[in-house]
Amino acid sequence: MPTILGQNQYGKAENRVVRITRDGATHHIKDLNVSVSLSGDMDEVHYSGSNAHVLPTDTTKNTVYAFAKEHGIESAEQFGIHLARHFVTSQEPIRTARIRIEEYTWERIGTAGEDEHSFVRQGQETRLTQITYDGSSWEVVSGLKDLTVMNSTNSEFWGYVKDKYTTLPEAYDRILATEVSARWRFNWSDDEQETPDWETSYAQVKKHMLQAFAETYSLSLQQTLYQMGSRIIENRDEIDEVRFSLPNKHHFLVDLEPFGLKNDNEVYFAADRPYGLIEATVLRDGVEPGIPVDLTNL
Ligand SMILES: O=c1[nH]c(=O)c2[nH]c(=O)[nH]c2[nH]1
Repeated sequence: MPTILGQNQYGKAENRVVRITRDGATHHIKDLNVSVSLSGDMDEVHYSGSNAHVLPTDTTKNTVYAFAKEHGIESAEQFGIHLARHFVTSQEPIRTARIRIEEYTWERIGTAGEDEHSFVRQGQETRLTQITYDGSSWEVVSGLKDLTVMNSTNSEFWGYVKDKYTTLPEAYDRILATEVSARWRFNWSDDEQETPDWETSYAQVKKHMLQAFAETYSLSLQQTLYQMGSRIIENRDEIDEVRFSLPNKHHFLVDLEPFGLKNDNEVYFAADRPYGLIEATVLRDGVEPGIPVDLTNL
């Protein structure tokens, strides 16, 4: 045969599941988008079309909904762990399961006494997690995307390399804005270790990340990124690695001289493209990196 099969995986992508938990009149919502990807002894279905090892993707979809009922959704991470363990331990040909979950957050509207079942979708960020299990070890990488932040001062950018193409004026008081995409890898990797409290961990990581963004007097977005990552690693023992992809959302001062007006760092043009794209990993010292360089691959 002149060809052989390379890496392959399959499953049902983007299963949208909403789970309501009723605590008397007070309701709780988990709203997830769950993608299942399975791999293992799947040569034959590709070579001959024999489906003898193939658990249908339709079944993987049904399992997501059945598990939402049977086990509930305590956290996206816990739910993903349940699913991954199930696929790998119940089907001999399936050796590895990768569960990716996006989570959408609903906040209580908060009208006193009347609001136990009324929610508004939180517009800030989308929570993410990816669980990978090969029957013996776990990898949990969680994160977020679309978290837009801005500092209206305490940002400078100067002292950079200048060649014959450089026109950028040095900035001693500029706007620093970005849309954070981040992934962090937990050091929980086997069933002997106690699992982190996933919900507390997320809230704390987000808090440290935002505080570091706000508190860093920035000489570059690169420096701010490093501060955001190291703040997380220093404060959260359960996390060994953080990777960021930070678009520099440029704000350019508008020239108001033609109108006889002085622009005293007040009026900006918010450009949407092109944008600087600053990406880096921050690691606990001595730890090997595991998060892919290109976050669109995760
Ligand atoms: O924070 C910044 N980092 C850069 O590398 C860069 N390059 C640039 O043109 N502006 C900025 N800002």
